[in-house]
Amino acid sequence: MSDRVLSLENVTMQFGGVVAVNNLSLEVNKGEIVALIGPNGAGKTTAFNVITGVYAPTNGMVYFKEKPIISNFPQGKMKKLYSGENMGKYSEVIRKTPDVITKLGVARTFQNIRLFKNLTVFDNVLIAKHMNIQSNVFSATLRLNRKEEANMRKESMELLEILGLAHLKDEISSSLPYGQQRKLEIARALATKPSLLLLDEPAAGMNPHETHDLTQFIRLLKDDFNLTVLMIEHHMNLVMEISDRIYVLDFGKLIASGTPADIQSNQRVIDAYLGVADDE
Ligand SMILES: Nc1ncnc2c1ncn2[C@@H]1O[C@H](COP(=O)(O)OP(=O)(O)OP(=O)(O)O)[C@@H](O)[C@H]1O
Repeated sequence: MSDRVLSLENVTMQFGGVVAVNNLSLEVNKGEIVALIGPNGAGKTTAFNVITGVYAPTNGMVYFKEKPIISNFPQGKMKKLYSGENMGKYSEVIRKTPDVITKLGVARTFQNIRLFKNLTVFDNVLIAKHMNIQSNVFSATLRLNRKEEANMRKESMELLEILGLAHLKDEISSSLPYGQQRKLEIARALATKPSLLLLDEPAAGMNPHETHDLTQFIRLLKDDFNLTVLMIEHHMNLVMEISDRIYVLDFGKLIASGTPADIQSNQRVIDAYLGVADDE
């Protein structure tokens, strides 16, 4: 069996006349840490939204562990409006919803931290566990038995211990320092037991010290939880240090891909992005 965890094939996402992602193909293999970088507005978050089923792409396919989870082609008004490539190449519609995609093993964090601000650290993780089983008929009808509930509480606590957040379990999440809130968001993503973790700017707003900690943290997580990671990030020190491979987007289009060394010496990437990257 191949080690391919995620592939995007000719994915285009057009909002009206704006082509946010333009014919993007990429792959992520088991155990890799892959970064998706590029200037503001290059289409990175839109690509995450397509992978996680938030947006149906206008054209193209997405595979998770070699099985198609998303497929679409220009239809209705978009038939006329479509200005991307590969018109006519796809004819199938497959739309797994975000909850189904999470259940298959894809979890994500967001650019703007999304926590239940008024709940404790522990409850934030526990709820993520509950949410993951919501589409199960038994739990949906509140027949989650005590043993299952106890097990979820135990797993939530274990997760907090591994992530070094156990001592904060009773704190209200909004009272945590920023870096800890980011960790908690990752804990919530891990609560759904993913095999692929998508991180959208995990170091946003962090100082250099916190960013350095995060680098170690992501590595540790990857090993401890047997994860594959696809990460959007603007902090180039983190990206270059941690990534096995990097994809670079500019105006929705892939302009380069390769190892950190390849990317750092790629003139097109330097011109479009690295030369102006804000590496706080
Ligand atoms: N829902 C939407 N409707 C219309 N246009 C959108 C929508 N979402 C994104 N866009 C547009 O698509 C383009 C890509 O945006 P996107 O947020 O994916 O970029 P990004 O690379 O993640 O940027 P950043 O680094 O600033 O987060 C932008 O021009 C944006 O305005």
